[in-house]
Amino acid sequence: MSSITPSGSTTPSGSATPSGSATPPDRSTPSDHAAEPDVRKGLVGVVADTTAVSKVDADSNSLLYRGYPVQDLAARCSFEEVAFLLWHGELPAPDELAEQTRAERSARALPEAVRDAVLALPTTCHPMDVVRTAVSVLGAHDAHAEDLSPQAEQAKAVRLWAVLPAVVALDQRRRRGQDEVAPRDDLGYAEHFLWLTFGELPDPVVLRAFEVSMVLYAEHSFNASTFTARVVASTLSDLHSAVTAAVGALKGPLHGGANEAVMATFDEIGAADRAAVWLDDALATKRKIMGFGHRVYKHGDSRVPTMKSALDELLAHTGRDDLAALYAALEDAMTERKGILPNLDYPTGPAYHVMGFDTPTFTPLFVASRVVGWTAHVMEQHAANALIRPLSAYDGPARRDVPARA
Ligand SMILES: CC(=O)SCCNC(=O)CCNC(=O)[C@H](O)C(C)(C)COP(=O)(O)OP(=O)(O)OC[C@H]1O[C@@H](n2cnc3c(N)ncnc32)[C@H](O)[C@@H]1OP(=O)(O)O
Ligand SMILES: O=C([O-])CC(=O)C(=O)O
Repeated sequence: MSSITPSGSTTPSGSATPSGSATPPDRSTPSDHAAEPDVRKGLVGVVADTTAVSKVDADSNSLLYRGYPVQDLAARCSFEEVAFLLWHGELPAPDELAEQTRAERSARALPEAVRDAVLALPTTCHPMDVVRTAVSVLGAHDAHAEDLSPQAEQAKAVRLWAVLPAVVALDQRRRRGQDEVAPRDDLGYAEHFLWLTFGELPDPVVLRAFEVSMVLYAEHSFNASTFTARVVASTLSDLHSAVTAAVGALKGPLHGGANEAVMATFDEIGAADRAAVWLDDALATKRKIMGFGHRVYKHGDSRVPTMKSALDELLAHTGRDDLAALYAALEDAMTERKGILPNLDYPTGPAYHVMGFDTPTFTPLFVASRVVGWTAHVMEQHAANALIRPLSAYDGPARRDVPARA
């Protein structure tokens, strides 16, 4: 792992420059260096490896999937086309898309073992626990789980992506006391997801906003959950193990769990005219305001304008002026008080609420999209692997003798 100082120069143990050119790794141990080790808590500013999957550029406030601006992909491509792009590096030709569609639609049904595992879990557990467990059970039942060849990993990625809507929908429906909806093979991924969850075909405005959210959530370089997946993959562990771990990382409210936390915040505030007072109290008690801030973007999240216009359309369509006003009031107050801008979880939270999802189901929706990015990174890691194992600076007691025992 290399590290870059705030000024951009490499440290003695570094091996990469900001432009990405690499020098041979320094295999020396900290004791070989006279200087104090350069500890980067939270790996802030550390360039851990290269990736060709996506580029997050905070300076230009842009996000490219395999070179294509994400807002253009959201405007012109289906989620399935974007998934193909992330996995294979190019947008699909018609026959390639048809083959992926065939594979995805034939893997939509929930295996009996997974249904049993989901239904055995208490409805008091978090839906992300259900998804994490389901991915693990799917791995245990996958005949090719241990096959790390590119062909096997690609096929497993499609199967996993295909079945996740059935897991998420079953879980929300069982909590509501509703029967499971049978899968269909005549609907696109996003429309089918809504069909399985609600048992009816979606309004086109809802479908459009949902598909846009799926495209925007699909990939974001070395975020915490993707990095988790790559760490697991780097031990030459299997794809399902990497994704199971990534689901655990995404669950936390500093990462994917923020989308449901945003809705909890809106519920707590109640109405637009209370937003500023609520925020002052929250900041006075050092609370983190969910859906704001980002480790990489400091001038706004590149994906927010696209999701915000989908949300605006949705709120206008459903007559939710109250939610639109609350959204704007909290954003204005936060920008004025702290200068911290919304991240993607800020518009997706209310969008998923208006679509009819239960708040704890929001982060599992993120999983069904990000599984594409995670698995693209697992395959990239396996194609050019190096065990991910950083160093730590010890700050415990100095060497001492174990006391003599009687
Ligand atoms: C899809 C995604 O995962 S996007 C991220 C979703 N997460 C959230 O929305 C959770 C809320 N946000 C946060 O907790 C943070 O902004 C993070 C974790 C996303 C990024 O954290 P960091 O990179 O460590 O934040 P950063 O170093 O820029 O913080 C600078 C200052 O702003 C404060 N700050 C940053 N975000 C927030 C926030 N949402 N609410 C209040 N204060 C904040 C920090 O506490 C810090 O204050 P300090 O200097 O007084 O200690
Ligand atoms: O990149 C990050 O740290 C978090 C994020 O926005 C994402 O994973 O989509």
